[in-house]
Amino acid sequence: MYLKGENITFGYKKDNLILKDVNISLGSGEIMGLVGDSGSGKSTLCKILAGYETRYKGKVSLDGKPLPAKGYNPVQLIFQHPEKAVNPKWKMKDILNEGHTVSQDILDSFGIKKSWLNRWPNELSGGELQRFALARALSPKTRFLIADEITTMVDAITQAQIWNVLLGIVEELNIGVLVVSHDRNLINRVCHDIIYLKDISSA
Ligand SMILES: Nc1ncnc2c1ncn2[C@@H]1O[C@H](COP(=O)(O)OP(=O)(O)OP(=O)(O)O)[C@@H](O)[C@H]1O
Repeated sequence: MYLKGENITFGYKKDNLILKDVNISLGSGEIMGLVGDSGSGKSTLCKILAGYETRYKGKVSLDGKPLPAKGYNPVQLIFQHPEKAVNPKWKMKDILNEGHTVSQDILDSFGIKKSWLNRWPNELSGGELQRFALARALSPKTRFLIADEITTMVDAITQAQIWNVLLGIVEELNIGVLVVSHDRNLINRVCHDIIYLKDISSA
């Protein structure tokens, strides 16, 4: 299965393009790094590929078909700030199991403690909350994961732990991953391939 972006062209304002004719193809089980200067449009491309931003020109497809308009999104996007992706009025157990019941194995792998399930999102650290976001996104229905600076808020040891767990699960489920990070060590360590996004705003 392939997630493709073809000739993606986009600007938040008409006369100021951020992305121009960007092509990207990500296969199942592939781990691809997306790097580029700050402001070059990496997060914007992530949002387009996951269907969050739809005002672009070009084509996004999953095995040749558009992303499903309703129901579960097989292209899951995880951001740098997990607190923005959760409902602050829901307890963690409800947030976690909203789409499907997350397996105990996945909870254990990410080191999610039972006592955390009864907490509110603001009672967890950024790193703890991010484990929930990942556990929730790794549903059996997920085909691609877009990881936009997902471990920027944690220390190096925690970063390594989270990535080890994540890579194990995506390999098992044959999920393709797009990894956005300014940390070149991380990119070099985990990615099979790297694509570079050129900043066109100064061109
Ligand atoms: N919602 C928005 N409205 C208007 N402009 C935006 C919006 N989001 C981002 N931008 C602008 O679009 C450009 C690309 O932003 P984007 O966040 O995609 O870059 P990035 O490569 O992910 O940057 P960084 O590495 O700093 O996170 C930037 O100039 C940014 O200011």
